[in-house]
Amino acid sequence: MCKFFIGFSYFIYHVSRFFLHFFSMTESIKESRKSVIEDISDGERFSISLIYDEVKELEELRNIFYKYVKNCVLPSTASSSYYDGCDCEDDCGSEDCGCKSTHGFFYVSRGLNTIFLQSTSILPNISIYECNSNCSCSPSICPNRLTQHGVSLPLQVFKSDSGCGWGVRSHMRKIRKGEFVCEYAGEIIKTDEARRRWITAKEKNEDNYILCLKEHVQDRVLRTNIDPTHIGNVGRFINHSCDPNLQIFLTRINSLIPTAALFAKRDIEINEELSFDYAGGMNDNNDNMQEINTNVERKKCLCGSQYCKKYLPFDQSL
Ligand SMILES: C[S@@+](CC[C@H](N)C(=O)[O-])C[C@H]1O[C@@H](n2cnc3c(N)ncnc32)[C@H](O)[C@@H]1O
Repeated sequence: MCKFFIGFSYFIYHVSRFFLHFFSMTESIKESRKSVIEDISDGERFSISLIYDEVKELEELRNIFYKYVKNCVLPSTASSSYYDGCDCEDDCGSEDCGCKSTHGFFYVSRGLNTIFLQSTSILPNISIYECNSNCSCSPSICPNRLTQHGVSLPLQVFKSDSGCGWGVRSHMRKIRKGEFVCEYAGEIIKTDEARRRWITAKEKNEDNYILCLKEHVQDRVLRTNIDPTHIGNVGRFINHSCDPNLQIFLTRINSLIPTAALFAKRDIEINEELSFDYAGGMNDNNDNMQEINTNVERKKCLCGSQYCKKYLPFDQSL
């Protein structure tokens, strides 16, 4: 990693793995042009580095983002083992696996089966179910457990050239189509609380991080609000694009409450900025995950894609 950055004439600093600790160390590295925090995550399998120009940028971030969590923070009432488990002794290799035969076969070669990436409006129809804590298979080798292990490759948080603030990229290796990248993890909150937080952020002219997921189940809409503003994972730094390279899928492991998992929609180059469609690939006119509210002053989209819809998606029920 050192060699890589020195090649680009950056000054590198190796600092603590601990996210909270790194902020207190930044005073000593003021002179550098570009500096790197090697790992801001709290124990992800792969380190999440952060590269920055000025200490001021870190201080601004510290004022908002308090705590890194690997997975969503669920309400205390959420059950920890809602689903029945399979009784596979061959680590879910066979078609008879209770989980896969009940819920579907989603993964191949430690990635998402790419047939699921062909649809652009996939969110309302598909939920991925992984093996859970009631299963008898081995968590470390079961191929039906992917997103539950957390970030699957070393990612880097950096200041994006697009003018969107922080962004995320894979700085060590390419990402292959179908590969799981990370969850969009944060606090799971009720809609009233999401509305209250959104209004407060708007009054203070702060960014909105709340992702509202809506699943249509017969005539009902199941809604999940994820807020990573203060407590979240690397997903909170990923920007929106109208022509994204990641796609969001709902996954369920132990709980009825889904998580939002981001998979590569196509092969992604080293250092290419990661992005997903905050509207989940749905048209703005549909009753979808993030909708238009013409009464709200909406934020201009800076994704720069030829398919840009000019404004960031917004959920009008907030
Ligand atoms: C989930 S955060 C992404 C990380 C954020 N850039 C940061 O600095 O922390 C979402 C916020 O980033 C900004 N953003 C993301 N994508 C954008 C885009 N395509 N155009 C303009 N702003 C964008 C908006 O301010 C949005 O509320």
